[in-house]
Amino acid sequence: MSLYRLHYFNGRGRAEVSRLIMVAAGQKFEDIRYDPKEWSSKKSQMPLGQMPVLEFNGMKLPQSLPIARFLARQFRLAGRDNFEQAKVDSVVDTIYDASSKFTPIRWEKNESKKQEDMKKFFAEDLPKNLQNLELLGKLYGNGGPFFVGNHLTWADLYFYDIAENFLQVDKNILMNYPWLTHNRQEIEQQPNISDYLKTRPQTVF
Ligand SMILES: N[C@@H](CCC(=O)N[C@@H](CS)C(=O)NCC(=O)O)C(=O)O
Repeated sequence: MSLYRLHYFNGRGRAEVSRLIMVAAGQKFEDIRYDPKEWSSKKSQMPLGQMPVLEFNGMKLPQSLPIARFLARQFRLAGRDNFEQAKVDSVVDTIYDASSKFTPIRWEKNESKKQEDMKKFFAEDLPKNLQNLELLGKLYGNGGPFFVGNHLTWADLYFYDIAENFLQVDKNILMNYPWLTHNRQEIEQQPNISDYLKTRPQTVF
């Protein structure tokens, strides 16, 4: 049995950042993907009845961002000192601000409300958030393409993944953000990541 077992649905969703961290680190892991049909019988096996869950050394850890942060620390992708880690966390939380606003809109069942909220999100909330991220990248990136300290951290991987959700709706969304565009291009070329992106399962979320 693998030391790292990641339980989630068959989607990128809240698990993909952890997959990307392990891929970037070259760490083998068990990528366990549940069919929604079997979920009701598995739910009680997860500590909080939700996924993702990371099983590490036989112990189960819930909550997507603590899982990702733990993995990033394991593989030295969390920032090289205490202050770098804080910078990484501030980038991550800024990405999360946008992601947490977007998720309920994405899954809204009332189609006209969805359209209206989506329009507002893309016209007002997201541009502000992307400006903030562009600013943080320039502030902490030491003139390089990574968010913090001129080297890859999980903040880059998190942005790569979350931005994909926005790009699926509007492929030009990063057009006015050259730093963020360059950052994503750099991630696509990372060893291990570039192969993974070509071969990972294509999923609806
Ligand atoms: N705060 C949690 C939220 C987890 C969550 O909402 N998981 C959803 C999938 S994205 C889930 O397990 N849904 C099935 C259920 O609640 O029964 C995290 O970030 O991991």
